[in-house]
Amino acid sequence: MKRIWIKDGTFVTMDDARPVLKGHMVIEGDTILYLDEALPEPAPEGAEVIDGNGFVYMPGLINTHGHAAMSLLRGYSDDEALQVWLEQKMWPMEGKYTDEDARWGTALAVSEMLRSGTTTFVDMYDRMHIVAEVVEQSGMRGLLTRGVIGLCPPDVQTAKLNEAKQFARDWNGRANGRIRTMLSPHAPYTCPPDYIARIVEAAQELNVPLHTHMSESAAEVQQNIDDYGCRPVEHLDKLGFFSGPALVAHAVHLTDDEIALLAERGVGVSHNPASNLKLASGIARLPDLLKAGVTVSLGTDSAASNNNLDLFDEIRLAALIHKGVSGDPTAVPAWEALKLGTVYGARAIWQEERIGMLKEGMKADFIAIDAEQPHFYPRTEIVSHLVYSGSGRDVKHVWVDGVQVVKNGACVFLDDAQIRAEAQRCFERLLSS
Ligand SMILES: CSC[C@H]1O[C@@H](n2cnc3c(O)ncnc32)[C@H](O)[C@@H]1O
Ligand SMILES: [Zn+2]
Repeated sequence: MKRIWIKDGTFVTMDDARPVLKGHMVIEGDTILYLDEALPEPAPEGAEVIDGNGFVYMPGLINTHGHAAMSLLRGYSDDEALQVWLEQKMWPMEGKYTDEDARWGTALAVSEMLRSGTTTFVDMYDRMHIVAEVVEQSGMRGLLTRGVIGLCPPDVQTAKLNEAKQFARDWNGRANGRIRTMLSPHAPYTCPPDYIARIVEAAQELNVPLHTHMSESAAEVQQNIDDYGCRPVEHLDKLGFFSGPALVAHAVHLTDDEIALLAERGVGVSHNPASNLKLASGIARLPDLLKAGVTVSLGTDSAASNNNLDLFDEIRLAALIHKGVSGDPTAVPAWEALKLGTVYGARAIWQEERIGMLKEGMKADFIAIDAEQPHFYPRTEIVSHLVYSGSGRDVKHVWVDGVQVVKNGACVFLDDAQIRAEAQRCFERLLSS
């Protein structure tokens, strides 16, 4: 089995027991075998030895909400409100997507995410077998789900659900377990209640989690009240959505009672600060969610509403905006913000036993940050530097499952230059068709 020995590095483990240590990490196969200040004794035989001097190693980041293929639409429609952006700009363009648009849009996103330090991502889209193929090839880890919009005749609803179930069955556990699957009604405002109930039942049958957009805008909450007589949290709860593992994206507009219910039901919330700001949806009640014991993680949403997929940006925003909103500088401290992008991300997607931390026995998903740059000096607090001063551009190398997937800033298993050229070609065709 292949061994890697990172010698003399600084490790931000994300483990409260020993958050930062200077020392050595040994990887065997896909697992962290050893992590300590002392030299490994005996020295790991036949290991690839990597000089860790000048690098900060930390767990790969976990992006818990996005739509990778929409990277083709980055910059296509800015400065619009959510419903206008979605209905008048995104959906007409997405209606013209072909398989190759899905492939190159996804590849563009995966390349960007890996190169900026994200090793696991949640993706909700259609043509998901293509997304899964790109994930498999890239070496990345993904929790993938065919999102369904139910504003269509019953036979089309059924066909979409069958496709989603087939995908969830076919790909769960593939790529050495790097790929897992879920089921996803797109949102309560795009799926009638009986359709959501069928999706919930299907998730129970297949034993997979559920994911959806929820309470992203005030208008959506009001529409839910007008249509169904209650707010989205109660609506989804009545439909059984929270009776098994569930992850909701956004959750910007919540009452105290809704926060308490999400905590009680163990629902994960993917906080997407950049997308929520850009679409003027609002600012989620992150400190209140955390205080209530809700598992909160971070998502970028798509590059069409962000406009990048650098999770370091979300980490910094999460640390900053809630200080501004609350007037409390301790609202989201740096360490908590970094946890949102790592350990809490792993917890939100039910994988905290294997990813999100550098710890012996856990999967070797980790990133190397080039800390020999002006913005990492002086060496005061490395966690502070990562959150308030770092970015995805500082990521030099990335490993997933013990395999190096980014080397010197370039993807190992994807052709970054080809991806950029194909993405440009696809976008131009979409624009002119
Ligand atoms: C049916 S697959 C995914 C679907 O989601 C749409 N989408 C992208 N970003 C958002 C968002 O912030 N809120 C709601 N829906 C969103 C995307 O256009 C796809 O059609
Ligand atoms: Zn989304």
